[in-house]
This record gives sequence, C-alpha cells and structure tokens, in this order.
Amino acid sequence: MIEFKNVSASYDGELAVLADVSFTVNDGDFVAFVGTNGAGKSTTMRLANGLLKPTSGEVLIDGVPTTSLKTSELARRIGFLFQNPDRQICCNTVREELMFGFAALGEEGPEAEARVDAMIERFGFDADAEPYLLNRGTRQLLALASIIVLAPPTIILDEPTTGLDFRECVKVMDVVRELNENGTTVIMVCHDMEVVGDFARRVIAMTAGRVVADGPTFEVLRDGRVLKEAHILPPQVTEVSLILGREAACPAAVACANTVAQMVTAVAQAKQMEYAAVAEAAALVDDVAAALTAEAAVARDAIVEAEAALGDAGADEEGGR
Ligand SMILES: Nc1ncnc2c1ncn2[C@@H]1O[C@H](COP(=O)(O)OP(=O)(O)OP(=O)(O)O)[C@@H](O)[C@H]1O
Repeated sequence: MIEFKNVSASYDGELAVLADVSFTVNDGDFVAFVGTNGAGKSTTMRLANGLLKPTSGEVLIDGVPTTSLKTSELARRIGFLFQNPDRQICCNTVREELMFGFAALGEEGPEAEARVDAMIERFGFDADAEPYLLNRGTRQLLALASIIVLAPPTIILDEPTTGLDFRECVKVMDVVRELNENGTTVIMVCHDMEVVGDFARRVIAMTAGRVVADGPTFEVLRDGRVLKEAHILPPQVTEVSLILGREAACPAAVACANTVAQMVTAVAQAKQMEYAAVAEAAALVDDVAAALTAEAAVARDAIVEAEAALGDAGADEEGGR
C-alpha cells in the first residue's frame, strides 16, 4: 500500500511542483495518473519510489515513510520502469541485463539464474543479444522484464507505451495486465487515454501539482469538469457516447457505453427496439385497416338496405296512386 499524506514537493527547495497531494494506492490496484505536461505526474512517481523526498507531508510504503527506507528496501518493494528504456538498460547482453537487479541487491545465485531463465523463455529473448541492437518495443519489454524478474509487489510505469507501435504497445500492456491479474499493484503515468480506458481501473487526474479527480476510470473520464481542468480527451468511444448522450432520444445504453463492445451491444439493442417498435406500429396499422374495412362493410350494407327500403317505399307510393 502506498499512501501520500498532504505531500508537497520542490526541486529547488522554493517552487512547489506538488502541493498538498493525498491519495492511497491499495494492494492490487491498477491506477493511471493523467494530466497535461508539467502537471506533476512524474514527480509523484519519483516520490512514490523514494527517488525524491517530500518537502512536507509523508509518503508511506506499507506504513513506512520513504525517508526511513533504504534504497535496497525500496527497490524490493517497487519496480520502476522509465519512459525511455535506454535510460534503464546498461548491460552488454540480455542475460546480464536481467541479472543486473539481483547483482545490485547482492542476490545472485541459482534462484536468480532460474528466474532469469524463466524470463528469457517467457519473453522469447535471445539471451546473448546486445540490448541496444534490439528494436524499441523489445528494449521496452527487456526493461520491463528486468524489473519484474525481481517480483516487486508494486510496479510504477512512467508512460510505458510512448514510442511504441500498436502491436508493441499491446505486447507490453498485456504483460502488465497479467501481472496485475496475478496480484501486482500497477501505477502508471499515461497520456494515451485509449490505453488508460483499456487497462486502468482507477484514474487520478492532476493539474498544476494538484489532484483534481480520483475515482473509477470512466467516472473520471466522463466528468466534463475534470476533462476540462486536466486538459484531457476521453477514449474515442466514450467521447462518441458522451456526444450522443446529449440527444434526448439517445438510448441509455448508448449514452453510457465506454468500450467498442459496449457500444456495439447498445446500438444493436437500440436497433432491435426500433425494429420491434416498427413491427408494433405496422400491426396497429393492420388492426386499424381491418376495423375500418369492417366498418365500411357495415356502412355499405346499411346503404344497400336503406336504398332497398327507399325503393320499396317508392313502389308502394306509385301503386297507391
Ligand atoms: N528534475 C527537475 N528539476 C527541476 N524541475 C523539474 C524537474 N523535473 C520536473 N520539474 C518541474 O516540475 C514540474 C512537474 O513536472 P513533472 O515532470 O512531474 O510533470 P508531468 O506531469 O510528469 O509532465 P510530463 O507529462 O511532461 O512528463 C514541471 O514544472 C517541471 O518543469
């Protein structure tokens, strides 16, 4: 569990880049920090993993202030993935890179070797490859693997998908999702709201060093005030549903769809309801037509009868003369 209690922070000791920030990330959470450039997201991440200490307030990891935790203890509790893997990768081979964390903690040995082997197998890495010759996506996966091989209970990802193509982005985020499903707490900074909508269960929005919203992902991403204050656009499907939802006749399921699947189901249901309404109207028209036909037949019979009566009356009159 990570707790921020009224945290303020500054790089130069004067200008506060974070002001009175409070939140709690519980074990197993998947939280995304969103907001404009300079909002203080990366600073918050540096405070969360103890790289930066607060100027006031407290950052607690499992109840212990980061100021009291040694670097090695922080490294065991939190894995940190930089936005640019090249800031992280420093070894000559993939295997050395994956062993680096164990070496830094003085935990090399058969257990570490086995975990590195498992990671190489899981990601399909070439153990002897030179990291800098790998493509951007694979370097990002290597940087991620070199963190998760240490099995930290929490990982912090600073813009994990920046610079990746769609396929690479999905590969990295699928690994992250699986980790979270298996209990790892995930905290990520992300500018891509499609990724946020697809993966995070909670969003914390920041502006100018302050938290302006903290809640379930789509509650935050559908809040007009937050979107404006944090200068963010929601995922495209959410945006479409927000726009359609402004129409009075918009079905409720369309107005609150957040994913392509939800939107497809909502539109299909609306179409079915429309077809059912048209069929109902057609049946009503048939009933009215049948009733009118019956009434017309009755009227026609009455006219025939009346004409016959008139004819009979005329004949009687002539006969009487
Ligand atoms: N190392 C640093 N030294 C001094 N000021 C810094 C440093 N890092 C960030 N800042 C300043 O702190 C403020 C918050 O920056 P931060 O990087 O935390 O924002 P951010 O929300 O992560 O932005 P981005 O999305 O661009 O990464 C900004 O005004 C920034 O200029």
